[in-house]
Amino acid sequence: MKILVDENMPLARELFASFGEVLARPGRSLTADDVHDADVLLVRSVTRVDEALLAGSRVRFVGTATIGTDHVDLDWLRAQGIAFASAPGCNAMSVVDYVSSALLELADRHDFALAGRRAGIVGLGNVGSRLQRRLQALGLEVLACDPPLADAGHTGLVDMDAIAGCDIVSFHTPLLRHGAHPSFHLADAALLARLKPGAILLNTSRGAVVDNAALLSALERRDDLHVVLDVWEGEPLVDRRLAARVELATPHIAGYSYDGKLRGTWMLYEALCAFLDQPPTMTLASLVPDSARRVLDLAQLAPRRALDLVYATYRITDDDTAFRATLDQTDDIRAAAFDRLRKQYPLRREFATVEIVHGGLPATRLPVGEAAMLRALGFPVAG
Ligand SMILES: NC(=O)C1=CN([C@@H]2O[C@H](COP(=O)(O)OP(=O)(O)OC[C@H]3O[C@@H](n4cnc5c(N)ncnc54)[C@H](O)[C@@H]3O)[C@@H](O)[C@H]2O)C=CC1
Ligand SMILES: O=C(O)C(=O)[C@H](O)COP(=O)(O)O
Repeated sequence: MKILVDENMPLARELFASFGEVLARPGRSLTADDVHDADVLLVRSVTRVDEALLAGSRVRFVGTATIGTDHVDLDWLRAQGIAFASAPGCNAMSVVDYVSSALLELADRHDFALAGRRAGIVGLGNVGSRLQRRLQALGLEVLACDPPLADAGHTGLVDMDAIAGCDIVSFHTPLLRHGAHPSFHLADAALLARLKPGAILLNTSRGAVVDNAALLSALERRDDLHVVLDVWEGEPLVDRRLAARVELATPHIAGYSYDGKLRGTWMLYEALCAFLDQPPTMTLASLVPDSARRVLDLAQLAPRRALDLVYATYRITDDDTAFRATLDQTDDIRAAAFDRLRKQYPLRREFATVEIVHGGLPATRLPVGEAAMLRALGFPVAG
């Protein structure tokens, strides 16, 4: 059996070699020629999977090691009887860590407290619901808008009018161009105009959920919005005028924790095992190498603020700085740099997987304030 995998899928060889020959290729430039004699195709979000790629190929199973599936023509796969698996929730906590880091950075920069602010989450699925719990633990009031969930009878949700009046608005919907509740350009000129002065807008979903041209024109007219963008219309080529006006700009890496990427590959391994009717012979925990271990020693760090804890684990400004350094290059070089930053992404562990010690010893009796701060941020502290 021939298994073609995106080269950015960690531990794919280790996981899939028992099924057959594993070939790794750059996902963005995969062609029908690369794919035609593969039996299994495992991609990430940068490969458009459709009739043009797969017609006439041997592929019987397609997996994407991502949460989003907007790059896959699911109807066509279904019509062809090609099995499909994605990785729902695989990197949700990574996105929550990213948003936490962004908000704490902005609160520090502009000297305001997050506690007591009102956050509006658009899309209360795997990411949104976990983010809701994180923000509530940090003392924010959280409203959520999710019309498909409301249609299904979920109560306590609000509409986009209420979201527009929040201090923080964060998008966590799939990119849907059709259907009862499309999300394409959900943040359009009208919604952007209603954001209050000082509002923080974050998009970590898909670029086209926010109308990028309307956002640029809003930012050219007003300087009282703080914008954090991880996803962009036209990736990998980003509108640099927009990037210049955005406060934190990153190259689609919100979900790039090591844990999230590995979990994505693992979920496809489980799905392929089920498809081939074979029991899994490995465990996820056994795959994490010792070199990926991250320890946070509170005696050395002496954290005074939540930001100290977060930055000891994930510093969003590093991603912002590295991305901005590429923006004055020519279009070709910038687009290549976007993918290079993602391919060579430094190892980042999710807060929940960091080992907390005190003076090198297991941190048992932590000061109450420190323990509460860690817990609110999702670090593994009992209690
Ligand atoms: N920047 C990054 O690295 C990452 C981006 N993502 C993106 O985030 C999206 C959300 O991820 P999950 O929470 O795991 O997906 P999910 O499918 O678990 O949840 C999405 C939620 O959005 C809701 N929704 C759908 N249409 C909506 C609309 N028009 N308005 C409001 N809510 C709507 C759905 O009902 C659902 O509850 C993914 O589809 C993906 O595109 C996900 C992971 C990493
Ligand atoms: O899971 C998703 O959905 C994402 O957005 C991924 O983090 C995107 O990563 P790549 O698939 O583009 O490597």
